[in-house]
Amino acid sequence: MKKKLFITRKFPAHIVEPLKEFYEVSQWEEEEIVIPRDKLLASVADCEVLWVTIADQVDEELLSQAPNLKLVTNLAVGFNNIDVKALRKRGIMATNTPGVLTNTTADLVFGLLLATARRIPESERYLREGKWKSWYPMQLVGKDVSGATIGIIGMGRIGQAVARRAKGFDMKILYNNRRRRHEAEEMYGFRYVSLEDLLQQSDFVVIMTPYNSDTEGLIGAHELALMKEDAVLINASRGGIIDEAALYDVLISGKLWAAGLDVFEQEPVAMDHPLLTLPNVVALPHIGSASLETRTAMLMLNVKALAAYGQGKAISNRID
Ligand SMILES: NC(=O)C1=CN([C@@H]2O[C@H](COP(=O)(O)OP(=O)(O)OC[C@H]3O[C@@H](n4cnc5c(N)ncnc54)[C@H](OP(=O)(O)O)[C@@H]3O)[C@@H](O)[C@H]2O)C=CC1
Ligand SMILES: O=CC(=O)O
Repeated sequence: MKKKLFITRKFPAHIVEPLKEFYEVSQWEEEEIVIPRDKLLASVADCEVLWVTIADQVDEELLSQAPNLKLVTNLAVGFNNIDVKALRKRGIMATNTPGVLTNTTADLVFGLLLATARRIPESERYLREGKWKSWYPMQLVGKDVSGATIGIIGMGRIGQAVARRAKGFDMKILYNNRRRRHEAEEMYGFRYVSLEDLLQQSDFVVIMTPYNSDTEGLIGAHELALMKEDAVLINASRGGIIDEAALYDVLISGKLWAAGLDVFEQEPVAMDHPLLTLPNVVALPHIGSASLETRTAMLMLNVKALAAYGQGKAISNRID
């Protein structure tokens, strides 16, 4: 008898089809709409393998409804949507998608940094709204990226890929990380500093840590107050790492120059969220890894794990 696999979103048919060799596959038939929680809980009742996106919370409640569950595959590198301790307690394995999205996400982070610094979305709106009447010296002036100091919090795969891009812009690179990256320091000249020093010295602060109990609210009112008034904050990790109310306060009062956000505490972000009222916020709908090549590679990495499990082989990319 084939193992039962449930997929929480409609994924491309050509990706899912080969898995039918090993699995009896069922899936939520919507591409854009998240499966309602009650339907998800009902769907996991008899499945052995569950393929989820970051929109799905795999927690105690879900696990208690899924007595046969053995493997959870996450279509993301970040796995804050999964209660790893609860899985471990039940001997359930989990996998994610590290590495294959590193460059694509770093490209987006750097693009967001440039867009925020040079006010690109605001300038585009200005033109389309018919406000462009002439050229004048202080029109839509932004901040220079070249030669500025960037501080990266979370110097992992993506953080380092962002730093390599920053080197191409002759930026001075500071970083803070849970452990020091001596090799990268020697190879690229990155400088390790305390979080306080990083916040005080950087023109651009980029957050690239995972989201967990250590990083929740890592950047609050106290940390924002340490930043330069003309600095830019970029977050493409997870929304809950920044205190959004405190961020709004410093942006509206001119104590921080601008922010570029690919992620929000609640996603999708509410259209009446205060941060969206500010012209000095560039907001994106969590598109860090969204290139055709990379999304396909992420899906295929999950497929690899699913196929391995289906054949009783060892699974790579296990989340510990
Ligand atoms: N916007 C988007 O679409 C995307 C967002 N992401 C987000 O980016 C995150 C990072 O991905 P990736 O680079 O692959 O992950 P990595 O695990 O390679 O890097 C994370 C880094 O953060 C460091 N870190 C952890 N906790 C802290 C802390 N409290 N203070 C400082 N540094 C810390 C880790 O240090 P150490 O090595 O010592 O543990 C590690 O170097 C993901 O978890 C996800 O949330 C990822 C992809 C796309
Ligand atoms: O946010 C995306 C991820 O891969 O993590």
